[in-house]
This record gives sequence, structure tokens and C-alpha cells, in this order.
Amino acid sequence: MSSPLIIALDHTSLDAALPLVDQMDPQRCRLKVGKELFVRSGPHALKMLHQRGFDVFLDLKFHDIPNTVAAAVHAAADHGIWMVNVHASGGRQMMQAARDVLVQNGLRTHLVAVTVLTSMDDAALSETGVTRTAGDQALHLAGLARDCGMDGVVCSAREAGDVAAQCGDDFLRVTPGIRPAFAQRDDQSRVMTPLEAMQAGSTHLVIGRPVTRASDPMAALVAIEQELAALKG
Ligand SMILES: O=c1ccn([C@@H]2O[C@H](COP(=O)(O)O)[C@@H](O)[C@H]2O)c(=O)[nH]1
Repeated sequence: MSSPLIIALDHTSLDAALPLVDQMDPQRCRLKVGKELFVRSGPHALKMLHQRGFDVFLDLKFHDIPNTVAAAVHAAADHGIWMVNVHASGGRQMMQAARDVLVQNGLRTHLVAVTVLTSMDDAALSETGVTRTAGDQALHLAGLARDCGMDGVVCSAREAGDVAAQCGDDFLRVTPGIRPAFAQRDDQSRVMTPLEAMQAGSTHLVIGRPVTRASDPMAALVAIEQELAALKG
């Protein structure tokens, strides 16, 4: 089984990320490129990570009208990335347009939909006019995402088991908001430890600051791997 770990490279630039990347091994983790790194370093960053053998999740969370999102997903997938995402709250037509453009162009990039950001709790969601709990809204959007042909969702690990039960085991559960016991919660609300998250039904764990901001990032990564080793025993 390949590693479930996706390390979020929330660095200011490719130059800032490479010293850490060059200590990592594509067999041990995938890498996530988000808004800051992509806006500063662009497709060149994807190329450099691909040259080093990494699968890359381009986490730009597209959310716009269907035509615009489909074009952006197409452009992203043309870079050979492993995974790309859209916001499920963009709705059915938007998600279907994103899926269709990949299928029509024979592009095999995984397409997943963000449900409810892991930084949001029930109160924060309620302020946006959504009266369901964050967990219920995530489950609702996961069902819509599955109906639209998404390969999976981004949700919190707290919802991963219910998403698997509703959408099937093959439907990916990519879960940020992962906080090992040694790490701070930061701005995340719906959190779980790496082991709890896997036991709860996550297929992939997105981990940023607990590794990248650690005083010894590689030691933090090893500690997470050791925690997950309990799953094999
Ligand atoms: O709901 C979401 C969707 C995406 N993210 C992204 O994951 C990482 C998490 O980083 P940490 O430092 O481990 O908190 C970050 O890049 C987010 O943009 C998320 O956290 N929640």
C-alpha cells in the first residue's frame, strides 16, 4: 500500500520549500502545492517536484462558474498532477463540467471536492447561512460530489467514516486538520491525530505545519510514520 501521507508545502516559494523536499522520499509521501506556493512559483514548482519523482496534489480549490472551473481543471491536469480539487459548494453543474473535461481529454488526474473547510466549526458554518452541522453538511456535499462523478472529497477525518459508508470505500477521503499529539491546533477546528484519522476511515492525510514548522521537520515526519506503524501491526 502506498503512503497515505500528503505533506502540504505551504512555503513562501519553491526556493524555500526545496531544502525540505530534498530530504523527502516519494515513496514516503506525496506533496501538496497550495495557493501561496503556486502563486509565487507557478507551474515551475510542479515541474521541479515531478522531476524529483513526487505525486503532486495541486490544492487551488477552484470555485467559479462551470466553464471557468472546467478550463482551470483542464489547465491544471495538463501539468501532469496527481490530484486537483474544486469546492463542492460550487454545485452540480460546476463539478460535472470539471469531471467532463478530464474524461473528454483522457486526463487521469484525481478530481476531489472540498466539502466544509476543516478550519470551520458549526458556528462558523452557521454564519454563512448553512444551518446543518459541519459534519452533516460535509456528508451532504460528499453525496452530491459522488453523484457528480468526483473521485472523492476533502473533509475532516471526523466525517471520513460516514463518507465511506455513504459513498463507498473507493471514494477518496482526503483529510486535512491532522494534528499529532505534539503539534498545535493552529487555525484548524475539526482535527484528529494521524492514527485516529486512519482508524476513522481517511484514505489520505494532509499534514502541513506539524511537519513544515517543526524544529526538525524530518523527525516530525518520522514520528508520524511511527504512529501509523500501529496500523500494520
Ligand atoms: O478543509 C481544508 C482544505 C484544505 N486544507 C489545506 O490543508 C493544509 C493543512 O495544513 P496544516 O498546516 O496541517 O493545517 C493547508 O494547506 C490547507 O490549505 C485544510 O487545512 N482544510
